[in-house]
Amino acid sequence: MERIKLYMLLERLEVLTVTGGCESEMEIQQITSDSREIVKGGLFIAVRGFETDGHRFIEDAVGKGAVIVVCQELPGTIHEAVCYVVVRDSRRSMAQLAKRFYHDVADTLHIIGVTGTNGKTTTARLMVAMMNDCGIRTGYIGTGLALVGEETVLLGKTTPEAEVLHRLFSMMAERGCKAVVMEVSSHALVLQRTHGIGFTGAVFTNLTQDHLDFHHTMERYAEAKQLLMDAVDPEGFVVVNADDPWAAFMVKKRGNADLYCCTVGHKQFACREGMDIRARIIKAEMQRTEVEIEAGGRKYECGFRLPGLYNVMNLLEVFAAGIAMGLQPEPVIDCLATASPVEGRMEIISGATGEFSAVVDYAHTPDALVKVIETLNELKPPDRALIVVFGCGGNRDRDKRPKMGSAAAKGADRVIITSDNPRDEDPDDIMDDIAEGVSSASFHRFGSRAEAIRCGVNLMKKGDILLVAGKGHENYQEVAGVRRHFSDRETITAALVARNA
Ligand SMILES: CC(=O)N[C@H]1[C@@H](OP(=O)(O)OP(=O)(O)OC[C@H]2O[C@@H](n3ccc(=O)[nH]c3=O)[C@H](O)[C@@H]2O)O[C@H](CO)[C@@H](O)[C@@H]1O[C@H](C)C(=O)N[C@@H](C)C(=O)N[C@H](CCC(=O)O)C(=O)O
Ligand SMILES: Nc1ncnc2c1ncn2[C@@H]1O[C@H](COP(=O)(O)OP(=O)(O)OP(=O)(O)O)[C@@H](O)[C@H]1O
Ligand SMILES: N[C@H](CCC[C@H](N)C(=O)O)C(=O)O
Ligand SMILES: [Mg+2]
Repeated sequence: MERIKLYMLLERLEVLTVTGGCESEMEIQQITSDSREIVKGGLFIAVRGFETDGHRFIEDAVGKGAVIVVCQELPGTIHEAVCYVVVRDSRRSMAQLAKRFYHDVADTLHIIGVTGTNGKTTTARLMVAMMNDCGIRTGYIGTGLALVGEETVLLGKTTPEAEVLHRLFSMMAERGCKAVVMEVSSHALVLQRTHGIGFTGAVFTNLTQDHLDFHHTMERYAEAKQLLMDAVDPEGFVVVNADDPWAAFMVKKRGNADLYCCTVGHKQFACREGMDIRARIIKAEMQRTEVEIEAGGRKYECGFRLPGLYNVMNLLEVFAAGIAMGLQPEPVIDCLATASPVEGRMEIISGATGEFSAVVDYAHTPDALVKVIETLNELKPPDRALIVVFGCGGNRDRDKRPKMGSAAAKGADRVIITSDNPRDEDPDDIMDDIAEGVSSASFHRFGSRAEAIRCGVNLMKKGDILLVAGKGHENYQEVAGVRRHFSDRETITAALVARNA
């Protein structure tokens, strides 16, 4: 990639002051906000964070070869050979710099953002599969990973920092992608990781309680999600879950010119004629759902490989985005029929004899747990039991814990509380919070997730279903800041083998 020169980077930045050795023709080798990653000839952006202040690492970055420092306040020590650029907002500047550094490649791609509390990964991955299958070469950025052509890049954050985002866009464009589907988290929107991206489309899945540790109120959480709708190009499109009470709020500033409204139930919000997309289930099975979709005055039958009404909504949103992207309904339906389910979302783990079934799912919010439990209760024989094993993450929204406890107590025949990723919290405190919501119902409790899963497996009678929720695809457990290998799927399989033996 051709290296960008300093003056090109500064052109679009809202600069307050420039100090020191700033040669405008200087080529920049790299930009980063992490001093640990800086290389010689790089640009370091000092960000005031929640944990620490990037300004503390300016000297460290310069020592490692940073030639430009972008900051909100000049450091005490100024090196003559280094160029110091003071800006009002480092996070915003980082997004502007990252986009420019990668030659504004973001402007050449159709970027579709998916936001909402639950269902982003499911919807986005389904959409990527559909678009690739229908002939639009499309990349993906979201929970755990990015798909760049044939390559998989592992990610820490669902929506990475701007520098990583634009680097991924650049790699995708190089590999012939015309479009990108990306999950846009509320954290990313507030922290301006996606600032400056002109989205071709946005999808709003739903809004229910999560992340109130960060946003504090549902209104502020909603305002964060709404920022994605504002970032859609005027000629772009928006798809909303019209059954969600927050749908109208999401599109309040946009009007309904290119707005697609999906509904599987009681619509809270209406669109222009022809843009309403409705579905109902014809046949529901654990690994396949047949639906009838009504769109633009026509009816289509469509099957796909996921269970539950909530997944029908995810499917409809993908269908709507396909239409908005100019695809025909029939090929979209054909592509959706074969798309693979996402790992760790309603993933069935069967024992050797097939008599006992366990399901791994990533439900880590009250609404997700309610929906998954509802779906499993609808699909299992009425005389069989549903056993639920789950915990809640540490250093995250505490208020959701009793609500998840209550969801499990209401819907499951047996409840087993355990640890998720306690992070820096005491696992017992987290389990106490969950237990408050379980109230009088009896439950088991194990600090060890492996033990909890073994208990669940051993409690199962023939035909029962065990749901292990909260960690889905995750292959680690984070305790006291340390990540160790842990997989719900592997633990269940081992427990089923032990039981069958
Ligand atoms: C709120 C949030 O997103 N915080 C993340 C963020 O923190 P921060 O920006 O405040 O940074 P900080 O750790 O205080 O450090 C400040 C600055 O100093 C820099 N630094 C730090 C140390 C050093 O030696 N040198 C150095 O330059 C850092 O790179 C940073 O630029 O950047 C840190 C470093 O990458 C992350 O560890 C931290 O993740 C937190 C702990 C986190 O877990 N965030 C989650 C909640 C998150 O963002 N999740 C959403 C998904 C939610 C969903 O799925 O709905 C996501 O998009 O992934
Ligand atoms: N449309 C939906 N409505 C409610 N719950 C859903 C929906 N889709 C999925 N879920 C539940 O949420 C869980 C997580 O799904 P998914 O990974 O698609 O969501 P996400 O929004 O990407 O989550 P994250 O915030 O962690 O990125 C699923 O395992 C399921 O339990
Ligand atoms: N994106 C979510 C994932 C939660 C997954 C759960 N296993 C946990 O660790 O809390 C978050 O970062 O809050
Ligand atoms: Mg996700």
